[in-house]
Amino acid sequence: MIEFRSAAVVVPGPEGDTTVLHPTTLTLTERRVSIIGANGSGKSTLARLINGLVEPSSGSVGIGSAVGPHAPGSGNPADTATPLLDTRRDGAAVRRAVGFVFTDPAAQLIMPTVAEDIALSLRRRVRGKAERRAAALSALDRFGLRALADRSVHTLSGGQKQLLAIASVLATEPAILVADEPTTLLDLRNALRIGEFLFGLSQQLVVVTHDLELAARADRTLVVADGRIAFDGAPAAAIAHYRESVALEPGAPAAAEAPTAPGAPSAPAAAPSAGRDPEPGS
Ligand SMILES: Nc1ncnc2c1ncn2[C@@H]1O[C@H](COP(=O)(O)OP(=O)(O)OP(=O)(O)O)[C@@H](O)[C@H]1O
Repeated sequence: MIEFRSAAVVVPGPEGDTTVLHPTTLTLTERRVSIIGANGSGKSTLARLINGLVEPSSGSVGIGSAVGPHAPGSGNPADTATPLLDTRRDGAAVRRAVGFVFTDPAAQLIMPTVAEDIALSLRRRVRGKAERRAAALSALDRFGLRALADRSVHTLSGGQKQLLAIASVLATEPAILVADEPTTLLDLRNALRIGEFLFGLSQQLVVVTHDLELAARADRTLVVADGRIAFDGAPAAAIAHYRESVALEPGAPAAAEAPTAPGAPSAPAAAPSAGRDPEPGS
């Protein structure tokens, strides 16, 4: 469960403050939520608020760290009493509860080999080196990546890198996974494969995407425009709203979605290893 309570993001600049996200109030309990909207509309900012990569300038963001039938928002009255984590106050716990997948997997693959990268994610849960390697290999098995265990991460294909990045994040067993344009840099086959994988997860998934077919698979879709939630509802209706808003723009040739160019500037720079800082000597 994710709760935005009048959360706003204002950034100071040389010419005064810019409101990147206007006060937003939302409760997200659906298992799969997609976020769509134009470049620069505020999607990444909204997504980054969920794991504390961006902190609200005012208001707050709360996270339920439990999953499944016992999660807050599950409808079970006994569970709604569980206090939510606050992204500002409970930063470390929020980063454990919310995994974040970036567009470019290279931004989060840190260690030289595939197995070492997964082992890095496991460092807090599995203390012994040998046990950690065994746990890493078993995690790789689950993702069909076992054969690549000792390969250099630099030799992996884009699809393999994204799968590994997701596997590394999921190895920590977060309650929520936020993925910011996870398929933008991938070819069709890999995009479909990663989409299939993400939407098959038991975790709550929040995915920011320009791929409207992927967005359509969610249970709920948010359309962001000019730093506000312009539409919130069923995916088909949300996509129709977004297409219409593009078609209504002066000079718009058609209501088609243009993919983001790989390497185009996107969200504000975040620590690439957010939440996965290697510990010296680990
Ligand atoms: N720290 C910041 N300082 C200044 N401007 C910022 C900052 N963070 C975001 N912005 C601006 O806020 C707007 C929204 O950015 P955001 O990355 O959330 O958009 P987005 O919808 O994810 O875009 P895209 O689809 O291109 O990735 C952009 O104009 C961006 O330049």
